[in-house]
Amino acid sequence: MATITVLDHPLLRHKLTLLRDKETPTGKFRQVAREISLLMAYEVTRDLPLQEIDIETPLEPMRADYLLGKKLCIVSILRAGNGILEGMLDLVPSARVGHIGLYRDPATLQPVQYYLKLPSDIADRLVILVDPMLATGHSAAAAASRLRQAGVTAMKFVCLLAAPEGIAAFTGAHPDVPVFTGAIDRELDSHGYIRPGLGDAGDRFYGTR
Ligand SMILES: O=P(O)(O)OC[C@H]1O[C@H](OP(=O)(O)OP(=O)(O)O)[C@H](O)[C@@H]1O
Ligand SMILES: O=c1cc[nH]c(=O)[nH]1
Ligand SMILES: [Mg+2]
Repeated sequence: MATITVLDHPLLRHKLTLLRDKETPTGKFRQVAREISLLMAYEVTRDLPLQEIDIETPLEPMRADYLLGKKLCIVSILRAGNGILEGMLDLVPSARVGHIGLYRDPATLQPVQYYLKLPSDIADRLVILVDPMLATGHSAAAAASRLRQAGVTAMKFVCLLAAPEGIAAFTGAHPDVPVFTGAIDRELDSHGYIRPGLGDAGDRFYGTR
């Protein structure tokens, strides 16, 4: 059963508005996306298991919480996923990182893979797959399938914006992967762009248009 979580914290909603605004320049866009990603990392790691360990404070011994659960791996769908990755690493700097290079063929809207580099022990890790946009859902679904082939069993998907069509396609293909998004927008247009959306995420991150 698929779970979709819309992260509707006021700070996040405010910052998403800045990303959507076409007047927001590249540098500001990158900075705000990094801040949002940190907030999203906070939410998506909320259920990480804790164990108690023995430590000594300067004043006395104590049993204290410590993350001893499954280790993390953040996987970025290139290019635009890297804009999310950076903020997440601010919060969990010891996480391993994988990259899947995908671009969406503008004619068919199907993803084309051009790069793959994953940690060798990724099957033993909890994977947080990141891409700002879940539009048709084909890119994220292909990336999740590739991770499954690599042996990943525990995975979450994080995006900034999702279209209803993308949620349906992704959760249809991967019903066991929880989706975390900043917002669910109205629809896809005839070119597969999310409306109202924020435009082409890669171009906005890197100023390539
Ligand atoms: O859900 P989908 O319809 O597959 O679309 C979403 C994909 O489109 C964008 O990537 P793009 O192909 O523009 O590549 P880029 O990140 O290199 O710009 C975005 O970052 C997603 O990966
Ligand atoms: O709206 C969209 C759809 C796909 N990819 C983007 O970058 N933006
Ligand atoms: Mg793009």
